[in-house]
Amino acid sequence: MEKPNRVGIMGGTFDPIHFGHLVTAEEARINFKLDKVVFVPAGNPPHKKNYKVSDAEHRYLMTALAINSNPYFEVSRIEIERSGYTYTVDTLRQFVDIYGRDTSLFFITGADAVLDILTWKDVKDVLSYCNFIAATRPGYPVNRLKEKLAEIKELYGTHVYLLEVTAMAISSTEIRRRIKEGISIKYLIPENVEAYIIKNGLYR
Ligand SMILES: Nc1ncnc2c1ncn2[C@@H]1O[C@H](COP(=O)(O)OP(=O)(O)OP(=O)(O)O)[C@@H](O)[C@H]1O
Ligand SMILES: O=C(O)c1ccc[n+]([C@@H]2O[C@H](COP(=O)([O-])O)[C@@H](O)[C@H]2O)c1
Repeated sequence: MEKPNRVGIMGGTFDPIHFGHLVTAEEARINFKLDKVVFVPAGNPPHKKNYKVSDAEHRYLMTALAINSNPYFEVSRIEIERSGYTYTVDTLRQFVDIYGRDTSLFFITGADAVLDILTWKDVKDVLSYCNFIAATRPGYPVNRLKEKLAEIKELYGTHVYLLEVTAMAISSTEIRRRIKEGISIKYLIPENVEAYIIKNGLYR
């Protein structure tokens, strides 16, 4: 198969994956002319210490179910098969090995994650391996974000692209809370993911 020119990488805990993630990836794909978007469920995320993250296989399978109907989406086991804490820098290194330097990589994140990026492991390498797309919602206060992006540009010379995504005030935290409290999650996540959650008794 021909090597793709532009590959999006959507990293996340995906506990569970929801329409906010999917819409963001699709809009990034279209706006940045990406050949495909690879979803990378985090293995053992070092930064999510305030709650017990669900088993990686559940999160992987839910992601696989969610992307099934989109021919431009893939899911990768790259992080869930790595032992120890999973850092983005190691993931990007593996992607550069797989695709080579001729393929442009675009890491897609929410704007909130970008605000923390300077605290990521080996941030200098992270920013040298790929471009960044930071998704905001309409009405998002971009002033602080723009200051941070200017700081990143000055320190590392990396430009972070902004992408305003159709309003999607959905979060995995909210989905987990609703399930725990017996409130409907219909139309917030794909139906097949909802069925998987019910079948496996997750988040109760
Ligand atoms: N509704 C949304 N719209 C756009 N991007 C989102 C949305 N929710 C999360 N993201 C982004 O998707 C990526 C993966 O997010 P993650 O799996 O942590 O989901 P989350 O909903 O933020 O989870 P949690 O509520 O558990 O923190 C992050 O870069 C995050 O900023
Ligand atoms: O590598 C790091 O130090 C690092 C620190 C925080 C977050 N990340 C990555 O950022 C992505 C979004 O994180 P999250 O917490 O919103 O799921 C996900 O792919 C994480 O692995 C990476």
